[in-house]
Amino acid sequence: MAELESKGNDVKLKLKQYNFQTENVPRLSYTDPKAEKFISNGLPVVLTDTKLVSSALHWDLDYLSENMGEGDFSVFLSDTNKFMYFDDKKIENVKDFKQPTQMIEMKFPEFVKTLRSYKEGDKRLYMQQALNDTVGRRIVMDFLGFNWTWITEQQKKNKWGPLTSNLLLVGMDSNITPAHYDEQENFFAQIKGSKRFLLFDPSNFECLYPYPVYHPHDRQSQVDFDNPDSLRFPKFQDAKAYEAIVGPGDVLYLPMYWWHQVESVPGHGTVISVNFWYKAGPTEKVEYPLKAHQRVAMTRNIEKMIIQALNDPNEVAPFMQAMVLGRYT
Ligand SMILES: CC[C@@H](CC(=O)C(=O)O)C(=O)O
Ligand SMILES: [Zn+2]
Repeated sequence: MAELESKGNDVKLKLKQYNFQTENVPRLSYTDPKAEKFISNGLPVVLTDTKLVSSALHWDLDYLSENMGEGDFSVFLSDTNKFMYFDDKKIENVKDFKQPTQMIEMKFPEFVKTLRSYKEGDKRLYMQQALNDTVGRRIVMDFLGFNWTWITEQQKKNKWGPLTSNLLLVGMDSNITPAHYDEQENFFAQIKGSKRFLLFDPSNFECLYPYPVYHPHDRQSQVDFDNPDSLRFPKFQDAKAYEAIVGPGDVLYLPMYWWHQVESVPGHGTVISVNFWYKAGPTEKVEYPLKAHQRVAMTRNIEKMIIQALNDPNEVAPFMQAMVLGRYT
């Protein structure tokens, strides 16, 4: 991380510039009481010294090749540097849906060989695979060496639900995961290379125009950050961004429902991360006014109800327009 900071502004030059203002996400020691406050208030913070994944900081392509075992790993291929998530179970809802990426299963050594033989014009690669019990013994040892004491304490203190998965991410520098939100709490641990996060609090829902819930790109923003359509998405210019650059050893607390675009910082070669996704805890007492993320959850439930009741995704828009236009506008 220091390397990035000591370069001052020229890091910004390497990073894409967008037409919205950004404010930095605080970087704090996990021992700082303010850090715990950010987490308990559901606000993003970069923790610099948790040692959460110190036992994995030696991971590189050769080590993983030798130790990830015989399992198949999900590798996404893209004609561009963007890797937008899609839910293949929802493809049938959208006529002529164009898949932005293809997913193939690869053994780890094959993935490394393909990565190393990449040349301009080839499809770019991004491995995104939940760690499972097919990995080799040394990876298991590294995994057991994560700072489970600290993270489990955070899970309990914040009354989160269970850990659902640890996604291993191994990608090429300059890969971008476009803006989306997830419905889980996330401690995102950076292992090799650096990633820039553009974060937006859940109240930016109306500035980021997520796809309909029935769409394969549910939870993803419709706005192309590189070429925003101001006619279709006029409020995008009002989006309020926070920025965090995480390097090896840094852990970003990424609160549930917070929008994030993730850019692997160019010039650092392969970028390796592991995230820790936790289910949300039970909502104790509903307090008014509702929080932004509760409104998003409510919007999703209403959309799901309408989709189910109409039983035809094509009827949803006219139904909702008839309900609102001229009556609530
Ligand atoms: C899923 C890929 C993404 C991370 C992310 O979106 C998350 O952990 O929620 C990234 O690092 O490119
Ligand atoms: Zn995400």
